[in-house]
Amino acid sequence: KEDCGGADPQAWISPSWASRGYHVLCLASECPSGTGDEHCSASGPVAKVCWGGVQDDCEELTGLASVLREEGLNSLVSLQDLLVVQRSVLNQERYEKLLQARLKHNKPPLNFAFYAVEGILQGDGMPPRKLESLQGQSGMILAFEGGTFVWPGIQLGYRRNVTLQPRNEASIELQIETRSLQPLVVEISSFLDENDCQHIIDKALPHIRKSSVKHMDQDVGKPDSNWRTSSTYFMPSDDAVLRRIDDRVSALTLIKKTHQELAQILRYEQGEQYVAHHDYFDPEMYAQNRDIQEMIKRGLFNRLATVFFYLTDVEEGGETNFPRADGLPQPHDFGDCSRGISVYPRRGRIIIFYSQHPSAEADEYSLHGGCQVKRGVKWSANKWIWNKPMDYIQE
Ligand SMILES: O=C(O)CCC(=O)C(=O)O
Ligand SMILES: [Fe+2]
Repeated sequence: KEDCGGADPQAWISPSWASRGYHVLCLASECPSGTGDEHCSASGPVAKVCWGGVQDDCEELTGLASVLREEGLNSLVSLQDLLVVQRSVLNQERYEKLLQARLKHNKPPLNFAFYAVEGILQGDGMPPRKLESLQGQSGMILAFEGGTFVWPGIQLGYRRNVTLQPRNEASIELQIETRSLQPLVVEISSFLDENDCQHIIDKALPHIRKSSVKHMDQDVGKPDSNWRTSSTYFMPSDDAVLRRIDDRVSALTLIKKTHQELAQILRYEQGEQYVAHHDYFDPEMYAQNRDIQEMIKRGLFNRLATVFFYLTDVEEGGETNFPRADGLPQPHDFGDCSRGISVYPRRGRIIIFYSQHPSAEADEYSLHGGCQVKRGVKWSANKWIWNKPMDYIQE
């Protein structure tokens, strides 16, 4: 396979897994010279697109000339329109509502997010860079229908080395390993150090109280312990360590800090658990809940990813289980941890799992739970990330 402007196709194009709403473009810097290729000069340089980011669905993308005539964000709007004409979007209703909202507020009608892959050889390197314009751009470009970056899973066990550059911190190198494609779950074996983990625990300890759950309409009035027996503290990011972790999470997910909720610190003592659930809010399940409807704007916005921190090792149990991983059916017993995949707690480890596809459609396979702690105590934390700014954390 040829490379694309120095980018390694194997790091961005899957051999077999098509993602919903993620596409990979390869844009030549200019028309092939010498041959007087008429087709090329009329339509601009040659580009290829791999729909769904999968190897066996690639084709030439024509009509780029008009795109390249536009400037700034408009060039990205034209590219978006070109893609949408060729393959319609998956999340049509949201897409159109957002376009209308943007036009109404005099904002450019850009829903897709585009990222340039730069200098990634053998899959290593800096994370992709968000594009503000297509001008002078060539090489590999990633397109996300839902407007938010997602680390492509590629295939089970795929390992990607990246160098992050968090704000106010030296760069850090880490490895992102794909644990599941459906839902997309990636693991970073060492993200927080001993001191970070202990700092969070010490700070949360005086405040921690029995966890609550946000009840679906059908469950209003039932005790929280039906689902969840852990203890919780939503911790403000009010010191340098916590702000550094927020910045690091933002550098890792390529999603702004303003889109994060406060870290929710969790303690499970022996015998405690949180049965399988989704982290996103299904608008239909919370139809009567005005606060949630206000947050999700009737389905336009939602929690799109969870960064989950393991702050301690656990002697036995306490794993996070995804019972539907790799397309398994809906379980009957939401406390059953024997199916799908499990990630075991280890101090400093984190996982990112995506509750939405890159199209911003909810992924029902993201069902997961915190399995019963059989021996020891599990400290962990959720960092929920939205596809819109929230009011919790400032830039
Ligand atoms: O404890 C775990 O492993 C998962 C917890 C969880 O899913 C949650 O708090 O939303
Ligand atoms: Fe959860």
